[in-house]
Amino acid sequence: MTQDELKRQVAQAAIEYIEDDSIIGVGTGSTVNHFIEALEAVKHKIKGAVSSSEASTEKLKAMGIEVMDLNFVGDFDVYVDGADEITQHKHMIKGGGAALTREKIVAAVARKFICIIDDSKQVDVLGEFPLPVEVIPMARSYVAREIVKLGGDPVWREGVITDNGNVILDVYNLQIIDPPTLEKTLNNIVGVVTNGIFANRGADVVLVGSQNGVQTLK
Ligand SMILES: O=C(CO)[C@H](O)[C@H](O)COP(=O)(O)O
Repeated sequence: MTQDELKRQVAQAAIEYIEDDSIIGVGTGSTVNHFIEALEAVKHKIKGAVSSSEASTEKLKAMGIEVMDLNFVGDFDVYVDGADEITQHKHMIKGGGAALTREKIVAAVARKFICIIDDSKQVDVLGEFPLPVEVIPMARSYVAREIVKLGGDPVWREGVITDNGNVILDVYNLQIIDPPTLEKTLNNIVGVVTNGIFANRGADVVLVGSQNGVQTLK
């Protein structure tokens, strides 16, 4: 199977977690795009979705799925999203698609975060994938200098503006030994909106697509 077929396979497996009359949190990215397509089979049974990006919102609406305002939804059960890297502790790097802030908000509200990945995303230690940090535009240079002091090499993702009107710094060469602490440290830099370490709220269930089928890590 190709990597894309593995993504499709794991996205299909996540459909099992959707309950009748529920509201579903929907992430962003190529794996989630397969999940959105797979929703076709159950869309008549759900109340609607909350979305983590304009891109996913557009796809959901095109399928006739109502996209709800998180402010009026309250708690909901399940959030399904991909990841760029994930450890055995279910700590992740996310934000390859620049949607990290909305993803972190929707994940915070959901009772269960189901992470859908192909097995290439599993790592022992986070950090080979450059860590995305969403930054208020006027603070870009200041935040970059602060990140250098922490040992990272930030690179501005030029041309990319997030759905929130901000910019992204991709940070190379960070030693992510203690993900929950580094997540907080980076978020404490003035001008940072959020960073792509998802450790203080990691995944609850990880579905891993591989050549041997879908494995479930709880
Ligand atoms: O965090 C994300 C977007 O901001 C995605 O979940 C992450 O980049 C994985 O994407 P893909 O499923 O395309 O590999």
